[in-house]
Amino acid sequence: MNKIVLASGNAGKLQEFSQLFSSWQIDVIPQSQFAIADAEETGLSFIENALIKARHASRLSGLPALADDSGLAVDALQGAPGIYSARYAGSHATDGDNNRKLLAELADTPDASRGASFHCALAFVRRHDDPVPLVVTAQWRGRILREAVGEGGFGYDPLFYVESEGVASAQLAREVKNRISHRGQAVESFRALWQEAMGSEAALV
Ligand SMILES: O=c1nc[nH]c2c1ncn2[C@H]1C[C@H](O)[C@@H](COP(=O)(O)OP(=O)(O)OP(=O)(O)O)O1
Ligand SMILES: [Mg+2]
Repeated sequence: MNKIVLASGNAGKLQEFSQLFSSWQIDVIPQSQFAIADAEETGLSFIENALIKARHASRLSGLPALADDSGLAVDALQGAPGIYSARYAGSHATDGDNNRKLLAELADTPDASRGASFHCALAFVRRHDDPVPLVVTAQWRGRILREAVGEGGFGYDPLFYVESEGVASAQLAREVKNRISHRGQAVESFRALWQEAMGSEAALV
């Protein structure tokens, strides 16, 4: 079976990926199993950061690697926190710290102006210097609530209202979130690229 490293230290993401890849014929191994520490996310876009993380994990493991860089872009904050979502309330911020900061920043923003999008970029490299990585992006539209609700998910899920389901993302069943989320959609796009690439592997490596 194909073995790939999942270049993430986020337990919430890892749990979602384990479900999203459960039907794939690949063995997806979290980078912690190779004692790989987080890469420094110095890029200016989700795509750049996903590539940095994937190349870092591939270099240190000697295996192909997949990385996810994601975050929340809020309309009323001109796209903030965006690529800085994990560091919004500081470099050691918890999800709770970040959520509290977001609520404070939006305290005076009316409901009609609280639109936001989750973004996800996935980058896959066959080796650390792969010149033709597989890259996909996806977005998920929602609205920022006035208080946290729900126990599921991670990150900003308790503040992200999903119109189509009528609940916060943190209240969605795992399989529902995975079907409609930025990450779930990105994995679906990745599946198509992967199948195409694996069919002509010789031309790509
Ligand atoms: O489905 C999601 N539901 C809620 N929040 C989410 C989601 N997806 C991303 N997020 C938030 C969490 C974190 O504040 C930031 C990701 O930051 P990001 O650098 O990609 O991940 P991370 O530092 O937590 O782990 P790692 O870089 O090791 O993958 O966006
Ligand atoms: Mg990160």
